Amino acid sequence: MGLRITKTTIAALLITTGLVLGGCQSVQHEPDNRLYMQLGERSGIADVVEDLLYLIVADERINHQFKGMNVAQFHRNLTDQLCELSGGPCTYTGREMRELHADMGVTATQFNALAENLILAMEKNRIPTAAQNQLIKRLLPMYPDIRHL
Ligand code: HEM
Repeated sequence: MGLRITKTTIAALLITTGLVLGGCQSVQHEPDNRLYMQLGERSGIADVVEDLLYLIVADERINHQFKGMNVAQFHRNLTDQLCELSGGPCTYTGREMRELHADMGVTATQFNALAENLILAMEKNRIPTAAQNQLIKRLLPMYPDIRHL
């Protein structure tokens, strides 16, 4: 007895196909790395962090806080952190934010100065404004840890 092509058979086929394709979509679950791509991947982020470092050194509001820091380590760890935060394939291996910024007495003005310098560094590297805002948005939850509130 052959399979008769009825409306029911077609409907069953469509439903099965839909389930299989839908299943694939949910199984794959691509991580959202759009922000990471917009920042120019790890090398683009590394360029931004390098420019941020120059701006920090030139900024009288905050440079005294950074005296004696390990520049290479700071560059690597902040690059990894921003890479991970933007959805890239990096793992931040530095110390925890609250512990790291303890005893610095970071003020609101100083926090804003650093954010401002980060925006300037992104601007210099032609990062689209929407991506700049997205990155700042992902950093803001760290505010209480960095200010030790
Ligand atoms: C969104 C804001 C901030 C983020 C995401 C951030 C992130 C980081 C990271 C990832 C490190 C580790 C680098 C390393 O291992 O050397 C670090 C270290 C440091 N941060 Fe921040 N930071 C922020 C704000 C600030 C502010 C506002 C100040 C002071 C004005 C500051 C001062 C420092 C200093 C001095 C170090 C070096 C600490 C050490 O070497 O012991 N940070 N920060």
